[in-house]
Amino acid sequence: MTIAGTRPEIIKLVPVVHALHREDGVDVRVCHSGQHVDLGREILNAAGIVPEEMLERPDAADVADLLAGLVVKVGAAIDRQRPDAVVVQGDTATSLAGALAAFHRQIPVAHVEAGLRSGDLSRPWPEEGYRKLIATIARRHFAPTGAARDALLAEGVAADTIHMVGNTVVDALHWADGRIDADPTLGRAAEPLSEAAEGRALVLATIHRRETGPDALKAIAAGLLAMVEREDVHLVLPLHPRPQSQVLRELLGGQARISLSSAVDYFAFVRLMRAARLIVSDSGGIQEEATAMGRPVLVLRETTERPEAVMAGTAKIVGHDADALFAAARLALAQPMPGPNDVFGDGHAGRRIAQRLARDLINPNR
Ligand SMILES: CC(=O)N[C@@H]1[C@@H](OP(=O)(O)OP(=O)(O)OC[C@H]2O[C@@H](n3ccc(=O)[nH]c3=O)[C@H](O)[C@@H]2O)O[C@H](CO)[C@@H](O)[C@@H]1O
Repeated sequence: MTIAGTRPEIIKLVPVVHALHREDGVDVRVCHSGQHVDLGREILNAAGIVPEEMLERPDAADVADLLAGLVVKVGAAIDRQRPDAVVVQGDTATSLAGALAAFHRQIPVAHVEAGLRSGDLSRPWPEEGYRKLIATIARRHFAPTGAARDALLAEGVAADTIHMVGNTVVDALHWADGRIDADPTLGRAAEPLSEAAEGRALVLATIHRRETGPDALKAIAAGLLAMVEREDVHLVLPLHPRPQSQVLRELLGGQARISLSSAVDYFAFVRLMRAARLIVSDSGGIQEEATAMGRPVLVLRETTERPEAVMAGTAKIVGHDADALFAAARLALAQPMPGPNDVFGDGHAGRRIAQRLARDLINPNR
């Protein structure tokens, strides 16, 4: 059983579910934890995935309560489905809850996107702590890159339980491209936004992390406003349904060359990334996607667990500083875009993961 609850987890686990379906002797189940109910629905529909377990998000005052509630609810789903193995992705409350619930039932845990480390327990919080905790109880670690594998080895994870397979986000991009080519109605929400930017360089931004607080938002908005003073730039900012979006609407609304929208579906976002000249984001997955596509990305964080993107020359850490953001944007817009880079994988991570799971955890006697 694969367990997902947020938009990025769903996107990154679709290739694993599809690949597991292609493994004979494997019966794959999907549990949606309900952590983010609405985001990601369209990708499940397009992927033809109907979760066997569609859980209600637990009532929670804070992320600790959310984790506790998810452990209980996901544990009940595991008891109903009785899987031979559980697959979790990345570093969310759903990922850790799934791993803990399975561990307490002595069901082996496979961790997709294992080994990402910023080296700072407070940033990103709580994700750095969550992914380290999962690493201590998982039986198989699917590391996207050599740096991730090395981080796991440094923490004493047994080498024969680590498999360097690439990040499934690249598989998802290839899948999305194919689906959009076959059905141009997918991701139509991108059209009015890319049309608004017609004739100007489209800068695509997303800001959703909890640690991007009010002062940081003001500084980022100041940097973005300075960037769109020039006539040849247009900013598109799909807003994640988080409280800080209201602040961003107040700071950035009503500007001629800024289009604010609600979060767009995955296919629309892929189309916007392809149309973008520059991406500005505090996201993790978008650093990987920008690198795979060859789009420069300015990272609105103080640290990253994607050093490969920085070394590839696609990502630049600008923190929450208006001047750093403005200067980096001006430089990036003056330089040619970096070429596509496969440092995060070749688009076949899902197949490698499914084959290894089938052999090692699901039908060990195969
Ligand atoms: C600490 C950290 O970095 N943790 C990350 C966090 O994920 P994230 O930071 O990548 O989260 P987001 O930025 O929300 O999602 C991004 C995805 O959403 C798509 N997108 C975006 C805007 C939109 O309007 N419509 C969309 O469809 C976009 O193409 C992309 O695929 O948790 C994941 C799960 O554990 C981890 O894997 C991952 O390390």
